[in-house]
Amino acid sequence: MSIDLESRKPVRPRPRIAITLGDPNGVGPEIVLKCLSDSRLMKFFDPIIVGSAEVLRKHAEVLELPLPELQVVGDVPERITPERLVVVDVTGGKAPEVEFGKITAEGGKLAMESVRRAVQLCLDGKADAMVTAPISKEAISLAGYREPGHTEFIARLTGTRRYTMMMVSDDLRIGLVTGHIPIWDVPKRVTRQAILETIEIIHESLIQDFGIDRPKIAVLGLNPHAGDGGVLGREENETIIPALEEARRRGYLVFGPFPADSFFGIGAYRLYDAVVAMYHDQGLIPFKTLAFESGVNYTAGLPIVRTSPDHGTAYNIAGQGKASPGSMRSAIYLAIDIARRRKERQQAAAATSSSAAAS
Ligand SMILES: NC(=O)C1=CN([C@@H]2O[C@H](COP(=O)(O)OP(=O)(O)OC[C@H]3O[C@@H](n4cnc5c(N)ncnc54)[C@H](O)[C@@H]3O)[C@@H](O)[C@H]2O)C=CC1
Ligand SMILES: NCC(=O)COP(=O)(O)O
Repeated sequence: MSIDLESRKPVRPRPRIAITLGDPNGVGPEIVLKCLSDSRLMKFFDPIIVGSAEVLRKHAEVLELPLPELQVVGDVPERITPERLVVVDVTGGKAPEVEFGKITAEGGKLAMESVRRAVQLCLDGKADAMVTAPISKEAISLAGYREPGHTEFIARLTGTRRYTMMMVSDDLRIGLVTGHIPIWDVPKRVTRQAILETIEIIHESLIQDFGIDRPKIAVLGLNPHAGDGGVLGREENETIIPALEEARRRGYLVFGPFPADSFFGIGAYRLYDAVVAMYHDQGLIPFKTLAFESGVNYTAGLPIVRTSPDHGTAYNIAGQGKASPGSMRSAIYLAIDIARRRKERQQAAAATSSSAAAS
């Protein structure tokens, strides 16, 4: 292994991806096991499973899925070999019983402590990115966590104030001005500042993480028909249009606000590098309709790389072997791509600054 002279961090031939198993009673461990047995995918990275070896074994046994030989560790080893699957066990030997389809505080705690550990591995440079299998918002709330989901939890753990949930598929990237909040709370959180910040985060991410030079961003309205000139709501005229004018003054290529229904109806999303939606379901309903089995949930704005499948714990099919690994597979591919792109950008910037210093 060589050393990157600028960052002093080891340059690994294959990225190390920390993968959390999610809620032990949902489909998380199943979709992870299915991905691990996909030889095309496994060529591109070294997995570090974070969670519980016992839970992984139980899912493999019940679902009759292949389980590689496990190397259960407290910390990530220097060398990872394809012969043994590294599992960073966070249970201290006390894994909860797997109860398929059941919402439990123990399941929520294991899921969140796995996320905490994976974040630390990324911050310490022991993993290059993390991919999170689904958690249950009810289970984590039962376990006493105050954040509604991964996005907010990881933002807190990494000290990130500016971030957004961005859903990513081949045809559509869509980021949210507001996230996991009740619908009645949306209008007062759709402020000029929040819209501008979301545009900035998405713009930065499109350049840094997706390699798009001059990204074009479409912004949706909040009200039906984007307010119809103020007849169907005032937020467009009072908040969204002024925010877009300010964004244009700052040099962003932003368009809109578009009425959300026809924007998707005529496929206009294909003309832009990303779309900004005002609230969760405005963005996620079209997204999941277009790409449920291949879509990825990406957290833009973090100092680390985190992706996740676009679906949840699917308790209704847990333990039955029916879960599609498609979205999890896309989440792993995207994490690999973004981690590599960020590293290449860092190396290019370091090379430029050292040649400038030398001249
Ligand atoms: N990344 C994450 O951690 C996410 C977590 N959630 C959480 O998951 C829990 C359950 O959420 P729901 O709204 O019920 O959505 P869900 O995505 O778990 O399930 C919705 C429907 O899709 C099906 N489905 C989901 N994933 C599938 C797969 N891989 N293969 C085949 N069918 C699949 C389920 O069987 C169900 O019929 C909630 O607590 C929610 O907040 C939801 C989305 C993402
Ligand atoms: N709708 C996306 C979702 O619920 C997943 O949220 P997060 O756990 O990734 O924050």
